[in-house]
Amino acid sequence: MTNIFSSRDSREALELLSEQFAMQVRRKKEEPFFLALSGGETAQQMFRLWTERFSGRIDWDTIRFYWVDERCVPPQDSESNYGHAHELLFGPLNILPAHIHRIQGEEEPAAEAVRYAQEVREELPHRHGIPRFDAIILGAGSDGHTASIFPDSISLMADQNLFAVSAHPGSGQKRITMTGPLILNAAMLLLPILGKSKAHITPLLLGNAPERELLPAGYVISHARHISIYTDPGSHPLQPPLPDK
Ligand SMILES: O=C1O[C@H](COP(=O)(O)O)[C@@H](O)[C@H](O)[C@H]1O
Repeated sequence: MTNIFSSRDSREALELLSEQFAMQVRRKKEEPFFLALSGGETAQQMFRLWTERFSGRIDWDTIRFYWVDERCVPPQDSESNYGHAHELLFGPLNILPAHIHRIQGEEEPAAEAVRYAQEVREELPHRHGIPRFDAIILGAGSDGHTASIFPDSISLMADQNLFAVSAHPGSGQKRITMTGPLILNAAMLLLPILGKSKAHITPLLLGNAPERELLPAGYVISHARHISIYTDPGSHPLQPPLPDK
């Protein structure tokens, strides 16, 4: 099932996503709660919102933090997905270092993809023989990528290794990314698609044309058992205007 939530702006969209995520954390009876985070601008906006508005509304101690993808750079690099989360979320919320399971972007990429896959395999419960995250918060790039699976590496959607190495098609920067089977096995998939830079891709991602399967974010939407998608007027301008509050 695909749920599409259209909000008045990106903040409202991320608030709704965060409320639904918080409810899922509360609902889980047995601890811990396994969460995988994305990087990029949307994730950074969400981290700011979480520290401003959700510090007391989520039991952060129950959450174990993992990543959907990482750029192959050291953690202090301004491109590091972990680095952004550390600065904007873990520091302000005093998250215990033992609860943070980062991808080590400074290590040799192929070896690190294997090591991280092993860590995830050992730490998480399994369903259908694959580790199962309680929630994965994805992102979508303006080229239709999700995690660090780009249109030219769409075969990673069917890769049986839990994590693999990819490269950004423009810069060639190496990435370590979660692959399709692990993404699609999550109990909850949340996908914010926000901002004008996504306006051209959103109709394709949300439509039923077979070409959407060629875009990694479209592939996930097509194959997910259940996914919640959050848009704003920038990314989804075809929506009728919402009434005033
Ligand atoms: O490179 C990345 O981009 C996507 C989308 O990021 P955004 O800046 O458009 O929000 C993100 O989901 C991914 O984790 C990140 O590494």
